[in-house]
Amino acid sequence: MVPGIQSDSGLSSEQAAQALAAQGPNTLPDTTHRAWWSTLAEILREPMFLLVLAAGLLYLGFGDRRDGLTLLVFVLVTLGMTLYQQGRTTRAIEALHALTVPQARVVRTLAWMALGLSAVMVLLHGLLRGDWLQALLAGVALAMAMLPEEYAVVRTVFPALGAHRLSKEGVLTRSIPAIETLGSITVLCSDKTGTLTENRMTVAHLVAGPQLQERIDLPALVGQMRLPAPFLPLLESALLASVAEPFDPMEQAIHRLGRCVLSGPDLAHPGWRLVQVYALSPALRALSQAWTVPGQEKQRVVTKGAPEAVIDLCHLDAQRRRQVEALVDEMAARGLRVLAVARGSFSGRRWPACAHDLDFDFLGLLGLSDPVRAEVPGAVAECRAAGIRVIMITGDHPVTARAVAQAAGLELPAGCPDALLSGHELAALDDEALRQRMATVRVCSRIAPEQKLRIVQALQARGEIVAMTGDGVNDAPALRAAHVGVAMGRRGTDVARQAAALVLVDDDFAAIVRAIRAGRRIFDNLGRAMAYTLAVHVPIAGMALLPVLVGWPVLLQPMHIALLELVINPACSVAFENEPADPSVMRRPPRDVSAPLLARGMLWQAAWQGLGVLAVVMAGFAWILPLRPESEARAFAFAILVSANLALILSSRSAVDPLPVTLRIPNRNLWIIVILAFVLLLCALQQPLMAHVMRFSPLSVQDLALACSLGLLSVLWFELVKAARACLHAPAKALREGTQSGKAC
Ligand SMILES: Nc1ncnc2c1ncn2[C@@H]1O[C@H](COP(=O)(O)OP(=O)(O)OP(=O)(O)O)[C@@H](O)[C@H]1O
Ligand SMILES: [Cu+]
Repeated sequence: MVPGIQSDSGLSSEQAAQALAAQGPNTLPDTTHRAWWSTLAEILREPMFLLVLAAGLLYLGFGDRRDGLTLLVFVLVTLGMTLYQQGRTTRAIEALHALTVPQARVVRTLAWMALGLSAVMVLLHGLLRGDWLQALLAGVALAMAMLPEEYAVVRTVFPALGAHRLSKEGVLTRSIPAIETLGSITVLCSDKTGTLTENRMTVAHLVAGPQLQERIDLPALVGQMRLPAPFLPLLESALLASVAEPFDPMEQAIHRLGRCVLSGPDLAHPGWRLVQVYALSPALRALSQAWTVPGQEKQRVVTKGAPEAVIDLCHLDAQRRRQVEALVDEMAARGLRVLAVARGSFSGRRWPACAHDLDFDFLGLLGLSDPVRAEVPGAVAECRAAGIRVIMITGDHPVTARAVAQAAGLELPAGCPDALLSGHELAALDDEALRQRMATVRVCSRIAPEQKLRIVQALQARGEIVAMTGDGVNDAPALRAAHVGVAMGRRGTDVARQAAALVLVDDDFAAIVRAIRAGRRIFDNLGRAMAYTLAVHVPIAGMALLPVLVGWPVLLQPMHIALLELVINPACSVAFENEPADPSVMRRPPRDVSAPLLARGMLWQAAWQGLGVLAVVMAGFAWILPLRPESEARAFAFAILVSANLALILSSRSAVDPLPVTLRIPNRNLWIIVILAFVLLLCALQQPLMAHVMRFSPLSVQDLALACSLGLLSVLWFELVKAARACLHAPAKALREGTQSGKAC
């Protein structure tokens, strides 16, 4: 802490900037760097990897050498793919210097069940048929077919790559899981100055004179200009009540105006010496400074600050107070931030502890304008459509706050006092009363940073999912308490940045909204990937299990499943990851955080789709088995599965929109995967050498065409269901139009 700064009053931004300059940034060490061998060690423990390896060794030891070698090749390919995928994710995370990284745990929602079932299968198969090698291989195949390893992959990959993408859009992620939480945000609390506004202050209006009768609107400053005499003492005192090299944009604006209007000794005050400073505090929002003046016995004292604070310091009588308040309200209603200025003198020996005990004469008012950022009204409207309440939190005057909120497009129904809450009012409410009050609040004014924590807690007690912005040291507790704390990259102190999950490079409100959109998109894509994974594993598991139960020849062996995984894995982590945001993504209400990733409806839909494929594959196999040699029948069933899998990838892109709609959504990665997958699987079926290794016999063109059509049909019937549903009760339409947000006042 910088000497002389009391911790209870907190640090102003310039004090924090001084502290930062003096002590250096307080950044934490980079803990995310991971060596490649630790990645490798992790992969080597993956159940799926171990299973393929086990199958390969089984073949090598007891069965066909060639089968064993084939599987070991798969082991290497899988290893390479996983290393590539991990590298992509790790690079993304390292580039972010993120502190919290998602932890992928294999769902133990399921791994044990797969292993248990497989063990039963080995016993059954071995006891019924006596061939224990085949029994073991069938067991391994079933375990591979049922392992939800894609789950772990997508949970790590999607948020990490999403965060990486956001970093290019001006949002740095320090806690990657927060990206997901953002998608569920119901309330977004934003600072006014610098986040909703540009933080480019200019002095736009002055009020001065003994009766405060002199008023002037100032144009944008260009070069030297003249100011009528009554305003000069006001400006001079405002300058003397600012720091010499200001950090605060208000003080910078005062300095700029001073340089345009004053010159010589009026501006430079040669020989004057700063002897006392009374810092700004939430209890008294005014900055007072005292100077010794050459050749004068008395010291000059000056103050500038919130009008009510300066009124207080000047001990104005009731009539005069009302006059000032009316002027302030009038200026504030124009969205101006109003500062009052006063001056006095002091000749005592010891400085009083508090500026109250000095004598001040009221000089006048300064109105500062700070334009709302151009992107803000659009971003606020986007939040409204997305069912997110935006709350403005500011240290500024209630009337200014209200005017700026209106300019920013916040919903402030006329004659709705419940939408406004002042720091004074807040201090008088107990936690329960505040919780109730927060139901309707949209603008919080004259808030001390410490009060932000209570606001967050009251909203959370209402069950809201809260994002909160902040920049100062005193904002840190609120940033930490919020579900998603958002710190400012430019204005922010390091303390605030360390307490936050996200950092906005340009302090820009619209960037938060982009991040929310990204969070929702990630959730949608997780849902798509999970639906696809589930749907495709149903027929694979069924094909590994059913033939054994019914006494047919084995249909899928470990190597077939390893081959399929070569397609399924990148389909999830590359194709679905890259799926663009749904147009409705910011037109529907926030996702319920307690809801499962895959909604029950979608879960059943995926399961039905998978069962549909399984039914067609098994029917096809049963039909062709008596007509063709076993290896051709297996190839026929596999070809059905391959084309069904491709159709599933396309169909899983949307739970509601039918294929003609989704085919128009661009996603280059997806098409690359689909085409590569098709070529790979076609080679495995028809290229004689590969087919031989995979225990297939190449199919006749007619058979191949029939199998592919069956595969496509096994999924595409579902597209008719989607289309019919969209026509009948139009849930998709309702979803796309979103719900009306915002509770009435
Ligand atoms: N440097 C200063 N000199 C004098 N008064 C100040 C100064 N900074 C702030 N104030 C007064 O204190 C009030 C609250 O300031 P505070 O810093 O709490 O708000 P802020 O954080 O700048 O605004 P916002 O909350 O909108 O970001 C201001 O409206 C102003 O009246
Ligand atoms: Cu899988």
